[in-house]
Amino acid sequence: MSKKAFQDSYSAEFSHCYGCGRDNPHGLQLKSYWLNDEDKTHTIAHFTPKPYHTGGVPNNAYGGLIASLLDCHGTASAAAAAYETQGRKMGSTPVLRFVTASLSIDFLRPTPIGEELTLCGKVTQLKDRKATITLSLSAGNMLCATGTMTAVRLKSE
Ligand SMILES: CCCCCCCCCCCCCC(=O)SCCNC(=O)CCNC(=O)[C@H](O)C(C)(C)COP(=O)(O)OP(=O)(O)OC[C@H]1O[C@@H](n2cnc3c(N)ncnc32)[C@H](O)[C@@H]1OP(=O)(O)O
Repeated sequence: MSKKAFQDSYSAEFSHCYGCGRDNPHGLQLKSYWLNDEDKTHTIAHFTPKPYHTGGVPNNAYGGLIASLLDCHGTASAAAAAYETQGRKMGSTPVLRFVTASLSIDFLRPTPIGEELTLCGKVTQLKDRKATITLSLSAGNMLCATGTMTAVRLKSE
């Protein structure tokens, strides 16, 4: 995908996140995007788990990996929605950066390793510093996990 990912507009100080930091060579380097440039309400990301992401059962991904992916996709979606609401280019200052305050996940079925996973997000509420995001993770047409996140925008100081 040649579009710029949300995480690629994070400033250098925020570019080392284990889940999505572009400058963390040991991390997952997740990249999140708008699903559709005409309708900026839904977000999407892809990730293919490697064999070492196993939770112990061969060919099934570790739950912590799933949580990490949803975590980073959710906070990135919140930041993108906040910039969009303000009509500003993502990454412009003052920065609008969100952290996870709470994340609830339902693991619906085992998540396969070696297949491309699709993460979807939707910011259902954005009020003051608080965002609510619904999340899902699928392998093909198989829904493997859903989540709900509360993300809070860091204070400017
Ligand atoms: C580690 C930081 C790195 C930063 C890099 C960012 C880029 C990285 C990108 C990748 C990142 C990857 C992701 C990661 O891994 S981020 C890392 C994991 N997350 C954290 O480390 C966050 C730790 N927690 C905090 O810093 C504070 O508690 C925060 C900032 C979250 C709130 O403390 P603060 O004092 O600032 O806020 P407030 O008390 O004025 O509340 C404000 C509003 O929020 C509501 N609320 C608060 N908590 C909860 C809750 N648990 N459930 C539901 N709602 C909650 C509260 O009711 C209020 O709403 P309202 O009453 O106004 O309606």
